[in-house]
Amino acid sequence: MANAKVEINFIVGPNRYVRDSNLLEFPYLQAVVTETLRLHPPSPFLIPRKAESDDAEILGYPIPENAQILVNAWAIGRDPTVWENPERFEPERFLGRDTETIGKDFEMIPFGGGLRICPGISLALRIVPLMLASLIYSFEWHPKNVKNEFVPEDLNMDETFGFTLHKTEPIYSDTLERAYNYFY
Ligand code: HEM
Repeated sequence: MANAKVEINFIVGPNRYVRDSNLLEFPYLQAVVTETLRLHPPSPFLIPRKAESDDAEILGYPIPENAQILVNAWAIGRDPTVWENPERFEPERFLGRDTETIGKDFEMIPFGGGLRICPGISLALRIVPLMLASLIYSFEWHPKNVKNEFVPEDLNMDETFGFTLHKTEPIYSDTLERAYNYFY
C-alpha cells in the first residue's frame, strides 16, 4: 500500500482527484490489482459448465455426459508449477507484464476464458484500479486487530468460498467507519 500511495501521490499531486486518464501512469497499482485477482479471484469456480456429450476427457479423466463442471480458478492462480512463491502477495511479479494477457494465457483466469469469458473484463480492469487509487489517495488506511493495534501478520486472511469469494473476517478500519459516518 505504501508503494502504491507513493506512486499515486507522485502522479496526482496534492489537492486533486485521481482521474481515469492517470491509470496508465500507475503500473504498481495495476500490478497490485492483478496480484489480488490472482490470489483472491472473486468468482473462485467461475460459472459452472455442463458436459454436453459423453466423449469429453480432461487430463485422462473421462467426463460423464451432463456432469456439472467447476473450474477452480482459485487453485490455478496458486499453481506452484506456474507461480514462484504462489502464496505470497508480490505485485512486483506483474510489473512490466501486460494485463491484456489475463484470460488468454490461462496462468490465471479470474475472469474465466474462452467464449464465455467475462464481458465486463475491460470495464473491471479500469474501474477497480480507479476506485482503489481514489481510496488510497484520499484516505489513510490502518487495519487494526482486536487489540486495536496494527500488526499486518495478525490480519486474518481466511477466505470463505461460495459463488463468490469473500474475507471470512471483514477488515475493520477507523477510516472506513469515519467515511461511512461522513456519508450516512
Ligand atoms: C473484478 C470484476 C469482475 C470479475 C472478477 C468478474 C469475473 C467473472 C467470471 C469469472 C465470469 C465467468 C466466466 C467463465 O465462466 O468463464 C464472469 C462472467 C460474466 N461477467 Fe464478470 N467479472 C467482473 C466484472 C464484471 C462487470 C463489470 C460486468 C458487466 C459490466 C460483468 C459481466 C459479466 C457477465 C454478463 C458474465 C456472464 C458471461 C457469459 O456467461 O457469457 N462482469 N465474470
